[in-house]
Amino acid sequence: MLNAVLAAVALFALSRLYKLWSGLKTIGYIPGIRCALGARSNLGALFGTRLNSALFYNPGANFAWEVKRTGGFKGETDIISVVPWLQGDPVVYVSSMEMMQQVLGYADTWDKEFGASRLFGANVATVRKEPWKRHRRVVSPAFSKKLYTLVWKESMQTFRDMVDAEGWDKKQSVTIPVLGDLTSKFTLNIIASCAFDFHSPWSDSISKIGQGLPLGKCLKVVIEDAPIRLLTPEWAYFLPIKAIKRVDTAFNTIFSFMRAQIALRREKIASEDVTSDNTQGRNTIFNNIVRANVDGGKFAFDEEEVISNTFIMLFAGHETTSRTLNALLTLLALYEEEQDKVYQEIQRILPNGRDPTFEDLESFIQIRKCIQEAMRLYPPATLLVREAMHDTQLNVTNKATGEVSHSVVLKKGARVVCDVIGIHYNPRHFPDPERFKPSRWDDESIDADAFAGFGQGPRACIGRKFSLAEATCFVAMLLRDWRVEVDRAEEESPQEWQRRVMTDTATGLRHLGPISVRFARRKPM
Ligand code: HEM
Repeated sequence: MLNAVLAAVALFALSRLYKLWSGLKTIGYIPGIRCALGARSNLGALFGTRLNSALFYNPGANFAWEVKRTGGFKGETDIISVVPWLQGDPVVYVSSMEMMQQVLGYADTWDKEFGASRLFGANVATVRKEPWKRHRRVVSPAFSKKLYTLVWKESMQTFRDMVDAEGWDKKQSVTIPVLGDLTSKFTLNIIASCAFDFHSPWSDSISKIGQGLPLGKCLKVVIEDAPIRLLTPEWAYFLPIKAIKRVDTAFNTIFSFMRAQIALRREKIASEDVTSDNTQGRNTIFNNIVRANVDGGKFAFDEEEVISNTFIMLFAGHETTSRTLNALLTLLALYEEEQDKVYQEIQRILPNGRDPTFEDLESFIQIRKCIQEAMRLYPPATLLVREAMHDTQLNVTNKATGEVSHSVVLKKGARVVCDVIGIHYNPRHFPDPERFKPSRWDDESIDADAFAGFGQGPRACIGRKFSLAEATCFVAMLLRDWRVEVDRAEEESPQEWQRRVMTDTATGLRHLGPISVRFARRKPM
């Protein structure tokens, strides 16, 4: 018996040693962290740094944010590896523009690696190669000037509706207990109306749909609690465990909402009733997705692809913009002189307080710089992951000079994470990186191409202009009439407040936790 136990222990130890050795070989023996659970493994993400002890370091999914510069651990290069011996894949983190461009630029060598595709299925953001071209071909015609004009119009209407429904027009000052709740309700309303032709008033918003858990909350749960879903076996859903029940409810609510909308859209397509005033005619995002299933042909979507693409547009189209607005408005509240510059621009572009129009979008240069700087400091998408399609050479850059210091050979299947936080806080690209400094974008000597907020290369964000139009309109409308403020004791500097409050988790999508702000009317009523 004892011998059997010893043999089992020895076998286990050998198998773990083998896992570690083959992991190191896959990532070309790049130095870094050796740990039990990979940073991106489900268990590693679930336990996070709570597992850490003197003997044991579990990097957890948030570690790229916690250390700010993964490349800055030790050594002279902007690269480290995380190789687990118990669970998870070996992963390489790069935090220089030069290495990111090698990885994101070449779809033949590096293709998308998207753990979440196991949860959400095949969609334009998750598939590779030829299927990706098919998905992109279906959805991209909707991303046109017509759509962005509609985004602006809907943003204006929703903003006015929000002011009315919240009774702000009768108030001198408004306290927003959780800014993220307000912005995600706003951005969900916009994606629903512009992409899906689903209009809902502010007082009875789409975010409230659903029994038990409202849709807005469900969309957060499915992302933040994804590891729970991935780790839970079918039978466990019958157990009275709150976290599991919540994830299950969230998935069921979203999927039944989407199925109902898809069925309705099919009926509309069958009767060709898709040209109401509020749509862009046949060419809406949702219409294109469902039509690809109804019409069939070379670019056909199967049932699952329809659902999966509907989900990705609903999710990617709102949570990211909401997180950008949260960071931006909070930073403007903290750095009052930057908010003043934005207000001066608004006064200049909107004389006599007129409403902004879509034609004004390109003129709001100060707002654009502030959005970009907020996204640099708090990028909503923090990890851009790619997988080597064959054995591949990566040129490693020197941390101080950016020159190639040496090359490593990564094996087919190796995963590289472009660590957006590491790149955005790399002082070689952005001097004084911790500082909120929108004017840095005027400086031609900075590496503007190191900005990866919307990704780069062939898989860059398709919704960039959508979200810029929406965020610019929101900020122009809000700051024209209101001043944003946060409670900060005098003895605490804006930087200290920022470090204390504007920090939370970054498990792939960054979020800032609950931040309370106040809107103070600029001119007395
Ligand atoms: C501030 C807002 C947004 C941010 C920060 C953002 C960020 C990103 C990033 C970083 C990527 C590239 C991911 C990668 O390379 O692995 C991406 C891709 C994508 N985004 Fe966005 N996004 C935003 C808004 C939107 C909106 C409004 C939509 C849709 C209406 C959208 C839809 C997509 C889609 C479909 C992809 C996949 C593109 C492809 O693989 O071909 N995004 N986004």
